[in-house]
Amino acid sequence: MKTFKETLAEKIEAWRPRTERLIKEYGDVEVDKVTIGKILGGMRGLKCLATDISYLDPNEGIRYRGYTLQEVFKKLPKPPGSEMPYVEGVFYLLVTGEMPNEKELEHVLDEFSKRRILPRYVYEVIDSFPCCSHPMSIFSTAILTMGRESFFVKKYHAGVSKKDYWESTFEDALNLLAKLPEIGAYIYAKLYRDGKRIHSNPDLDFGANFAHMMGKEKPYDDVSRMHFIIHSDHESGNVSAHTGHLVGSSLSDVYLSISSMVNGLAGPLHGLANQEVLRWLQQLMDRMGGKIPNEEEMKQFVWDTLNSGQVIPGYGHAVLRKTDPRYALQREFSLKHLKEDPLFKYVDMLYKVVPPILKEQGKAKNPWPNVDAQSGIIQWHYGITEYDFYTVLFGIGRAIGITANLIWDRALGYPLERPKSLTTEMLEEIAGINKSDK
Ligand SMILES: CC(=O)SCCNC(=O)CCNC(=O)[C@H](O)C(C)(C)COP(=O)(O)OP(=O)(O)OC[C@H]1O[C@@H](n2cnc3c(N)ncnc32)[C@H](O)[C@@H]1OP(=O)(O)O
Ligand SMILES: O=C([O-])CC(=O)C(=O)O
Repeated sequence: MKTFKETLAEKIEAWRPRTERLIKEYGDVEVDKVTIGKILGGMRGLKCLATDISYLDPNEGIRYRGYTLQEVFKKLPKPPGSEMPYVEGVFYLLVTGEMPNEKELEHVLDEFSKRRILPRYVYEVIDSFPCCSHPMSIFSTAILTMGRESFFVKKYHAGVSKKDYWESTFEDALNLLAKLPEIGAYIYAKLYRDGKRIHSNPDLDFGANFAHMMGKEKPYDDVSRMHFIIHSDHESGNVSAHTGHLVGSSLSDVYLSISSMVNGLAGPLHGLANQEVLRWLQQLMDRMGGKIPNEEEMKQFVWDTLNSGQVIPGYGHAVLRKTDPRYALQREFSLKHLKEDPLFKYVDMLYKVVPPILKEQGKAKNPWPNVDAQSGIIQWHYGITEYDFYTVLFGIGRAIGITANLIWDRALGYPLERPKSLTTEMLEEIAGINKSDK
């Protein structure tokens, strides 16, 4: 049987000529138009990145290596008696483009398990954070601190050929990913459980080990697997993926790149929206004194939020134009496992009332819920009520897709990313605005 790395090496060799040919023979073919609207509008929709790890269709949602999420959950191997697949399996899929068979999976499980031990100084760095630090700041720093472990940096200093950069990036990726559950669980223990840490269990898979270290019973192992898998990738243009790619493009190592992407994920318009959903719902619960609001009360709450100039967290999207399939998947899970949870009833009612209100308001291009509208209440249901922590969970998942991208960035020799900027005056000139019009 070929190892994970040998399988990848073959794929890379076969893929490289495709990219090289596109650059050499078709480098001048136009793909998109850069307009002033796109430049000043956050480059929304501008087709200017390439990745084969995943693709986001505005109506259908994300596909990992061509598979819809439904297919990913159906086809990836699952631990015996579990509803959700192995997280390690999705990494194999994202990196190689293939579903692992039993032997390949066993090998990947072993690769993760043997790399999971966290250097002592990471605990010390986490311990040294001042109180009230946001878990995402701690998470980002813990990852950054481990830069000294980078195998890529050692190889780079040794003068390894560009063509081989992907190999040490692959090692760094596995080394980091295998440690993220422990970093996350230790941050949780430090902030919310008086530092009472539960040691990792090498016999458990990624999701089950995380649940174990969080002190949670079944089905939290499946909740973790589902969470990490659905958050792992969302093509290249979202803030976290793009940040990871950009930072990596200067040949910064995996630790620097992933720490940076975590900082982008920590903004309320991106990953932090899952925490904002809970914070926002808490305000409603306080207002209602614990009683479930009726539809009219919920509508009023949504309008009050909009009228005060805020966004409805968990709704809208820069690309999607339908309900996010990640939302749908979690809704399906919630209907099965936590239908009677009062918070689920809030979220369920929001699904009915928010889209028509956003349509009536007429601003948001997408009135439908995204992944963040549903993920936090599942965590809440299983006793993780410290919602500041939720984006760390997102970050653990997202690192899986971004490291897969970083490996392929190195394999295909993607260059330093460096677009060109213009001044407002130059844009006015291009637009044909005369000085006297200004
Ligand atoms: C994992 C993720 O990152 S998923 C996204 C998580 N973020 C959220 O859920 C936060 C709430 N949603 C939003 O703020 C936005 O929908 C974003 C940031 C996700 C996408 O932003 P854009 O692509 O600019 O959205 P869009 O083109 O529809 O925005 C047009 C207008 O509608 C507004 N709008 C978009 N979504 C919402 C919303 N949920 N509530 C209220 N207004 C909204 C925008 O703020 C913008 O207003 P403006 O013209 O006054 O600036
Ligand atoms: O695609 C986006 O812009 C945001 C998003 O849903 C993600 O990154 O998961």
